[in-house]
Order: sequence, then structure tokens, then C-alpha cells
Amino acid sequence: MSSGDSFSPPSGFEWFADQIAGHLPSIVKRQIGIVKRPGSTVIHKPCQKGSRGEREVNAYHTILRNDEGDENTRRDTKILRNFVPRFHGVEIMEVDGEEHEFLVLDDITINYRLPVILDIKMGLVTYDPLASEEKRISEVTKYPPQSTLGFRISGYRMHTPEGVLTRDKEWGKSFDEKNVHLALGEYLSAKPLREVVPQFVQKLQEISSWFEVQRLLHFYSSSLLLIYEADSSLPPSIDIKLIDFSHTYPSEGKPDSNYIPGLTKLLEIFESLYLSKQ
Ligand SMILES: Nc1ncnc2c1ncn2[C@@H]1O[C@H](COP(=O)(O)OP(=O)(O)OP(=O)(O)O)[C@@H](O)[C@H]1O
Ligand SMILES: O=P(O)(O)O[C@@H]1[C@H](O)[C@H](O)[C@@H](OP(=O)(O)O)[C@H](OP(=O)(O)O)[C@H]1O
Repeated sequence: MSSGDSFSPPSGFEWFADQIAGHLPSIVKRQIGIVKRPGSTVIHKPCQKGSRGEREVNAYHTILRNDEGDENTRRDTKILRNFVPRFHGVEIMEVDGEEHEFLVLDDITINYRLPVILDIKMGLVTYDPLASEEKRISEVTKYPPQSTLGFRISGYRMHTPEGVLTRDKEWGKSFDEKNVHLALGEYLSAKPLREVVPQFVQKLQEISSWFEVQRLLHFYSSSLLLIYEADSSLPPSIDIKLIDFSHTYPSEGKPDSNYIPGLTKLLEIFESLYLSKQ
């Protein structure tokens, strides 16, 4: 551990400034956060301890494979690759004298001049099938509307010409079933809705269609990362990626019934946000 009151990133790296949610560097919790080399197109995400880290690495390896399994598995994998950040393998680096494994992933903010990024944690429940009773209780009590909405907002970061606006998970949890559309409206407020919402609706439909047919993985406590360009001199590009696979499980031939309802709800809200402004 460093002599100051925080960990130092590996030599040549910085803490990734656009990390919205997840495990952030903390001496108290003895954990590090995502790092990035200035100017690089990739981020390095620390592998979490134990089975969480193993599950995430295995999920990325599963997604990368293109020659295994039956026809449906190959179809599911091929489509999923479009919806996740590109994975470049695992690297070991030293942080304060200790070796850590890092997943090397494309930084999805890289092609945006003023990115506006939103993290949405998906699922009717955000614990996995092997979670302890204590973990189940802690996740359920964290945000009771999760069980009907099927998602919670973990925060957003809005780059503007004037600076950066950040909203965290506590802000996300202050909304419920009745007013969560206001949170999504606020996230979308850097651009006229007509410029970005139809694109988000189309992308959500593509992801939903994949979830309806895929029998590859079940994603517990995973996030959707939404991003759009806020610079008015550039085209209003958008993207949505699935991230955070530390609780992914084989599907055992069944649809991901924990994930799909939240996706359907999000799609409904995006569609109605757009229609309300017509
Ligand atoms: N490929 C990526 N490109 C850009 N930003 C990313 C990428 N992956 C993750 N992030 C950022 O890092 C944050 C945390 O990512 P992630 O959820 O994978 O971490 P985690 O520590 O496993 O989270 P949790 O504690 O919820 O399990 C996201 O909210 C997002 O802001
Ligand atoms: O959203 P919050 O309030 O920050 O809560 C954390 C969040 O749910 C993480 O996803 C979770 O890690 P896992 O998904 O890996 O369980 C972590 O669990 P932990 O405290 O058990 O690490 C929670 O503390």
C-alpha cells in the first residue's frame, strides 16, 4: 500500500475518470478501480476476487469463441459480440507491491468528444443463484422497486462544454416506478430527444430480440452502459453495451427471465419519452 491515503495506479496509468459505478479504489475496502493509460483506446478493469473474477473472464472467453457448440450457440455468441466491449485478454500488473489481474477492454467512451454515459444495473434481483441469505437480503433491501422495475440506475456522467456533471447511485435510488422516467429524461437532456431516443429504442429492440432467443448465459447484477454524443457539432451517435459479467451463469437452455422484464420496461419508457415530446 502507498504511504498516502489512497492506492496509486500502476506506473504509466491513471484511475479511469469516467468510471461511474462499481468497485472504486479504496484503502478501507482494500480494492482498486479501473485504470487507463492516457490516450489509450482500452481500459484495464481489475478482476474481482475469487469466483467473481473467474466468472467474468470465463464469460468474455465464451463470448469470444466462434467455433464451439451447436448452430444456435454460435448464433447467440456472434450476435452478443456486438453488444459487449471488445475483450483483449487479461494482463497482470503491480499495484502498490501486489500483483493484480486486469481485464483489458475497449473503452466505449473513446469515439465521443462529449460522452454522456449511464449505468443501469439490470434484473428483477441483483444477486445470483448461489448468493448467501445475507447477500440476498442486502440486495433486495437496497432498492425495493428493483423487483417490479427490473433495473436500477447506478448513475451517469455528462460531459458538456462547461464541465462534467456526475450523478451517483444514491441519486439513482431516489427514483421509483412512478418517476424513473424523469431520471432517464435528465440523462437524455444534453440533446434534443428526437436526435437520440429513436436510436436508443432501436438498439434496445436489438438487444431485446437477442435476449428472447439466446440460451447462452444468464446475467445477474450486470449493467447496460448507455452512451451518446453531446457535442452539437457532431452527429448524435449512441451505443449500448452489456458490461459486468462477474455473476454470469450458463443458461441451462432457459431464457434469462430475470433480465428480460427490465429490458422491456426500459424500452417502454424510452418509447413513451419520445412520444410525449412529439
Ligand atoms: N468497457 C468500458 N468502457 C468504458 N467504461 C466502462 C467500461 N466498462 C466499465 N466501465 C465503467 O466502469 C464502471 C464499472 O464497471 P463494472 O460494472 O464492470 O465494474 P464492477 O466493479 O464489476 O461493478 P459492480 O461493483 O457493480 O460489480 C461502469 O459504470 C462504467 O462507468
Ligand atoms: O450498488 P452498490 O450499493 O454499490 O452495491 C454494490 C453493488 O451491488 C455491486 O454490484 C456488488 O457487487 P457484486 O455485484 O459483485 O455482488 C457489491 O457487493 P459486495 O458489497 O458484496 O461486493 C455491492 O456492495
